[in-house]
Amino acid sequence: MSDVLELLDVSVVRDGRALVDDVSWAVKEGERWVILGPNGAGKTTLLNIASSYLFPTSGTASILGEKLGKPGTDVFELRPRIGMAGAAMADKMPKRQTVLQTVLTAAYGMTATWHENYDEVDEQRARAFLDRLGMTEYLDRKFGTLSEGERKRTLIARAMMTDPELLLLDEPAAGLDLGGREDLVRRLGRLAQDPYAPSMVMVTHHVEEIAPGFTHVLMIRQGKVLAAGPMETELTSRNLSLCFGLPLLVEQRGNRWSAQGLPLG
Ligand SMILES: Nc1ncnc2c1ncn2[C@@H]1O[C@H](COP(=O)(O)OP(=O)(O)OP(=O)(O)O)[C@@H](O)[C@H]1O
Repeated sequence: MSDVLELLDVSVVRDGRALVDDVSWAVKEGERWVILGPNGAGKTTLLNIASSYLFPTSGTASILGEKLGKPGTDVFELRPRIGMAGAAMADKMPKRQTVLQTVLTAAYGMTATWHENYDEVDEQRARAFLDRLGMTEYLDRKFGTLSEGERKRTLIARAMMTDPELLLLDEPAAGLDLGGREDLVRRLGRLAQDPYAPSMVMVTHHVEEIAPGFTHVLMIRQGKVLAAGPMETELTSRNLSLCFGLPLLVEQRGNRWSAQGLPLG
């Protein structure tokens, strides 16, 4: 299996502070990773490197075999190979554009519509992805009128449109109610368990949001890697407690996870 993502001794320094501190981490083809860590730990900064929008201050980052910053690596060729869904993406989407247009524009590497005549094939693909995410009834709705959950599902469909080799999801379940979260977890689970789906990296704050099919976990705290490896061995009460800085009990029931704080002694 080849590396989809390889970070070697990567640091990102801003104003003299390391936001990401000497991180070495590899994602291999077919793996589905969850990044867990408290607020400000550096999760989004790592995703920004993985999406080629941020270059490390030191160390090396290779994405889909291309080393960032190396002569010959063209990030504009790399970016269509990476699907990205997150709040930053939602902010870039024109609010008056329909759901179908929002997904379709991804096929042309842009956020806004530029002509009315998209390829029939692209439109069929956009409809199929939206259908998989339960958005068929919303095709003609304006993006700006969608609820948080509908917006998130639209953006995941959009991220799939370019047939990416790496799919990055930044807190896909944040802000969703219980039903919305469970619906999304089921859909992400279906995607994560699909052998033809791309390698995936999902940032989350909650182990309850980890969908079945996710295989590995990276835990970070203050920019440093605390644990990295298969979920079964690394997603432990000890590691999670160290990561979030208080005693936590993590449990696995079936193929889902939950965590709770231990009572004050
Ligand atoms: N351009 C910047 N200049 C200075 N500090 C920054 C910059 N970008 C991010 N930071 C800081 O870097 C740290 C890590 O930020 P990051 O967004 O990666 O954390 P996160 O783990 O995604 O947090 P959250 O869970 O709150 O979204 C934070 O303390 C943030 O304030």
